[in-house]
Amino acid sequence: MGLIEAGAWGLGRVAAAARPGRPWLRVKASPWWARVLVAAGARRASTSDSMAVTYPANAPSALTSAAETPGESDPPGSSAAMFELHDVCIFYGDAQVLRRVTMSISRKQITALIGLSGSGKSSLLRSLNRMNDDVPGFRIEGRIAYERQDLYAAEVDPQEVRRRIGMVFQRPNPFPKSIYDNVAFGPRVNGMTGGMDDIVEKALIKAALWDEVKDRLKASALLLSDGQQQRLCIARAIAIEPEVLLMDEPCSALDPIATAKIEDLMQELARDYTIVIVTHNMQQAARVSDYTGFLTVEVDHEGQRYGRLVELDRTTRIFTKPNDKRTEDYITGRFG
Ligand SMILES: Nc1ncnc2c1ncn2[C@@H]1O[C@H](COP(=O)(O)OP(=O)(O)OP(=O)(O)O)[C@@H](O)[C@H]1O
Repeated sequence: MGLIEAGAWGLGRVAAAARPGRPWLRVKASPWWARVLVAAGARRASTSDSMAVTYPANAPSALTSAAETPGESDPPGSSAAMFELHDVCIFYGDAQVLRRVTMSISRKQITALIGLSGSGKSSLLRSLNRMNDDVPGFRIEGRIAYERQDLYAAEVDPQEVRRRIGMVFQRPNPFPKSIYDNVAFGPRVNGMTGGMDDIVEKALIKAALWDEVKDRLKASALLLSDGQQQRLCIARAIAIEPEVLLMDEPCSALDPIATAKIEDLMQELARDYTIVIVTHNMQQAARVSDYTGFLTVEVDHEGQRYGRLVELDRTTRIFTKPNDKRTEDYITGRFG
């Protein structure tokens, strides 16, 4: 059974059968999209000429809704776009590491960037809040518009850009200060007025950490677990009331339980913030994101390797019916 037959059979029925409470789904001939269901969190139970997968209770709802609307594609439209990138190229010295990326990033949605190692995902992410400005040799061509304003225009203040567009890194990096002072740091530096206690409490609540730390706010942040430290870094980022959160593999240093907490948190935060996440974990992209962009590495006639955006589309589409064969090969594990 291939995609077309599966579509005729009804991906909606597949999803309905796979819902928690009716956990068994049997699919003939291991179609690649069934492997995608597995990649997205279902468990493989057999692999002969048929594949049985079970869906865990936290099966991704996004996947279910995609299955209910097979073939639907709804790339981010400019009216909802927070960022619009046009022909963006990134260089370090003479080396061009990313070529001609054109894409939109939707407001209050989670956009995941996945793809081959060295395809420029982190460089692209960091260019969205000018984090690379001070990196020796960094140069950007093309246009990144943020709220329709050229992010790299001469009159734009990079500090203000980084206030409005926050960043959470791969490894939790709290300051060697108290939990309270970590969260209060940004608001103080930015001269935010109002009760600091309220600001700190609000940020910790939003980062789903308040209940765990409210009785020890003056304790060192370094005493927290890795997962708590990462949520503290998220609290620190949102304390200055940004509009966007950029996350560069925020769970790669965390165990599965801490990862699940951050993923839940991301979905909560997406109500208020636009989130862009770089992840190597396709299951994570499938679980948390609304849109997914896939980047690959190409080699030019001089042997120069550079990253390219292959496609960006609804996550459900990317994981069930991508437009480009390279995306399909990547998400089904055929290369990369
Ligand atoms: N500061 C830098 N100076 C020079 N080259 C860099 C710098 N940062 C990244 N690069 C190069 O740019 C290319 C893209 O790197 P980048 O980290 O953006 O890719 P990535 O897709 O995020 O990779 P990975 O998945 O392995 O983390 C790589 O060839 C990398 O070596």
